[in-house]
Amino acid sequence: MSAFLEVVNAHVLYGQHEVLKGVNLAVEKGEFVALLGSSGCGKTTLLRSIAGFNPPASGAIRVNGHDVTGLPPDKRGMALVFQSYALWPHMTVDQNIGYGLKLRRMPKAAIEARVAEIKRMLGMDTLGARKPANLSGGQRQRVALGRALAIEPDILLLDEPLSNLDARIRLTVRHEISALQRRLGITAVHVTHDREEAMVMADRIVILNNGEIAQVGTPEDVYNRPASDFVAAFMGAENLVELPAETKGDRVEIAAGPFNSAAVVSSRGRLLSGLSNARFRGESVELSDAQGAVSSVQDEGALRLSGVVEQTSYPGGLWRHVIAVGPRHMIVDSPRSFEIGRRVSIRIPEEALFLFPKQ
Ligand SMILES: Nc1ncnc2c1ncn2[C@@H]1O[C@H](COP(=O)(O)OP(=O)(O)OP(=O)(O)O)[C@@H](O)[C@H]1O
Repeated sequence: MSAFLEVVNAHVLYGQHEVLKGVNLAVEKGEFVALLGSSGCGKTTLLRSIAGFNPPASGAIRVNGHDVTGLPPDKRGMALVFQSYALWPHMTVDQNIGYGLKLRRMPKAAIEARVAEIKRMLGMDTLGARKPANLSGGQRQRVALGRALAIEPDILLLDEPLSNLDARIRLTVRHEISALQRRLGITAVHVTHDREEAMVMADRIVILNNGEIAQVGTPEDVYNRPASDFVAAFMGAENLVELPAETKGDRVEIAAGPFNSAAVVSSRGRLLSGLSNARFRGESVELSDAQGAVSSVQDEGALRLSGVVEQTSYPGGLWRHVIAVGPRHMIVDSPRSFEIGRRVSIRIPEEALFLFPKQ
């Protein structure tokens, strides 16, 4: 069975500049997919190509097996919700939500019934007569969502719809959108540069890098099994050391160095030979007082680094430390604080250690 929404080898150009370089993506019916990537990587361009605003120079967009590449946006059964709510300022909430239905010439009574249902769903029953200027940001975004849902789209496209909301409201609206999308069984594609937002909302995450897909997977996959050094760094494993590493069968051997212990860790299919990038998240390691030279320790299934505490802070929950490991700096969290100047050992268990060949 083919997927409900398919992007097939899409190349998109702005003038001479190729922004999408052959993107392939398959989304199942009812699935929530997040497009995640740093600024300028092509997320919005991909969403707009799916919507029909940026037709690909080559490649195709298919919905339910039908090629929609040549169809105008309003003939694709899709609705788009933007970052800026783009509500009609002179219309009431009711009129904004019903706008797409009026364009489709739905009878007045049917529009009223649908608008009432959508308002109930969004918890906005009492706000129908208000104009957008008299609503909060979260309420405006709900109206924009209501207007999109009113036309009962097969596919809901969301372009950073939460980024203008303040942090607390964003969390609430995030869960409301997910719950609604699941309840209605709508297929959704959501552009965001917020990692946590993608993780909590999406069934699968598509990580884009410079117009190409770097990895597609469940939140747990991309977080715990990043396919490349780029994905590991993007998913928060920003602490980086370079080490010589050799794959031997199903193990990787790391030789002792001036700032690291010798280690043998599971290879997990990685083929390494020579200088490699070793990455880890500061919250998934253990910090302790250094005992003796790091090169003398060997710990089964873990790598140890030795360093000196340069800064401490308390962002809440755990203590955060900046630790100099040779010429590099690591950021490491710990339930207790280690004073500045103290020599410490960072223990990185193999499941928290991401090794990739140095490019
Ligand atoms: N209309 C346009 N004309 C020319 N270049 C464009 C146009 N729109 C976008 N670009 C360029 O295409 C690239 C991808 O842009 P796009 O908006 O898809 O990125 P994005 O990943 O959504 O970024 P952001 O998170 O900053 O919105 C960028 O380099 C951008 O400068």
